[in-house]
Amino acid sequence: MSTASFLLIGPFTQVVTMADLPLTGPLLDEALPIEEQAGVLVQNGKIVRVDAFAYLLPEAEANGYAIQWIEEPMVLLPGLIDAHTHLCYAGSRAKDYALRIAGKSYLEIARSGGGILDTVRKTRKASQAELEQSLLQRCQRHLQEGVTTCEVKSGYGLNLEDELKMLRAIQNVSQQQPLELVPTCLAAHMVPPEFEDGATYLKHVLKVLLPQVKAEGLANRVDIFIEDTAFDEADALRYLKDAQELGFDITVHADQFSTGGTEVAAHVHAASADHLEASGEEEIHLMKKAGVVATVLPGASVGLGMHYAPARKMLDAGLCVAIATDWNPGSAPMGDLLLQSALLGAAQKLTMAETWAGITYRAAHALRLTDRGTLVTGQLADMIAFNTDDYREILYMQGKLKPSVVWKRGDLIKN
Ligand SMILES: N=CN[C@@H](CCC(=O)O)C(=O)O
Repeated sequence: MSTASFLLIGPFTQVVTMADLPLTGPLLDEALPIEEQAGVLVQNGKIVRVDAFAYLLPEAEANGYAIQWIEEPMVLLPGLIDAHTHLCYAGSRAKDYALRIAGKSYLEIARSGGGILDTVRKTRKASQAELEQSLLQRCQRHLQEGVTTCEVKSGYGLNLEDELKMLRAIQNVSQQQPLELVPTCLAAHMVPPEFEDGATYLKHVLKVLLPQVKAEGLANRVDIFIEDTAFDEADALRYLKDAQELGFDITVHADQFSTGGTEVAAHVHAASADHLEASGEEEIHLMKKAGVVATVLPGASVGLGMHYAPARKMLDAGLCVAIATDWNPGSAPMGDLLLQSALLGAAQKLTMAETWAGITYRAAHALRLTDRGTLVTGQLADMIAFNTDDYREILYMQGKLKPSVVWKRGDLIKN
């Protein structure tokens, strides 16, 4: 093995490794594992060791390892993981936003043929190349803001051709640039205008689209929006069980405006139930019993001017809580994970440790990824460094302090 491929990065004032913390329940800031004046030894995109820089340096010098010197006070954390987005879309819904702040609700706009179906019309018209171009730009922004892994859903095609176009665009963009995209098939976002009822459309998706998605290796995850304006619980349950039979992991848009979705998610032991603004004690209990990750989406609450999901209660009840942007053109166009997490933390009284867990290793768990989210031996060297000497400054600045250095699999992406 060539020693030349070893890279020592440091010294960092603090390395917040997120090592050995529990997957579920409350976390105190005192529990955060922080290495001071530390360095990170990297090889082949993975972390070999995190240790005192003073110990690592002589080894690096003796063996001729490359050294990336960090000249200023910096705090290092795992790269952020955004576990729920609709980043692939065409067009804007600024018009919906204007209607909403003038008093119309999200569901009223959806019922009158706007909302998601408006983006469906625009996305169907866009070519795959156009979708790739706008997705690429959003990926670049996410990377600059410290997101190194990002889930992306289809769901604005709602037919074979356009759902495949979206998923192929997501796959291509994932291969073209450093931000790793985790694709999810959300053909069950709405009933498309060509179909009269949800059940018939879902049967069609199961028969025609999902086998093709599997055959092309375009996604391993299936999602469904359970809500009055989308799909009901009974149809969703049948669909998700059949999708599981086809080998897909499951995630669910649940309890955004009304309850019912978490019951379905618990029934199929979904990897995660996402949104959860309407969830109460019963729903929290169901998720806990079934081991479903609760992914909360503060960006949708901000975008729609509504209350946050009860993240504090969820943590106190022993859930694994992940936090994601929901970046989409309708309910959550902002897409700033750090800012939104800081706002959620302030409103829901989350400790800084709970917020960081929700956008690092607990978000990885929501996506069933085991190779990222902490800075420990063997994990991907996905890392972000902030120009400060105290990790608490970052959430305190509520999103205004962005990472100044970003590494993806050990490669320097932003400096
Ligand atoms: N609620 C359903 N889906 C998206 C919104 C998509 C849209 O409005 O375009 C969400 O997660 O918030």
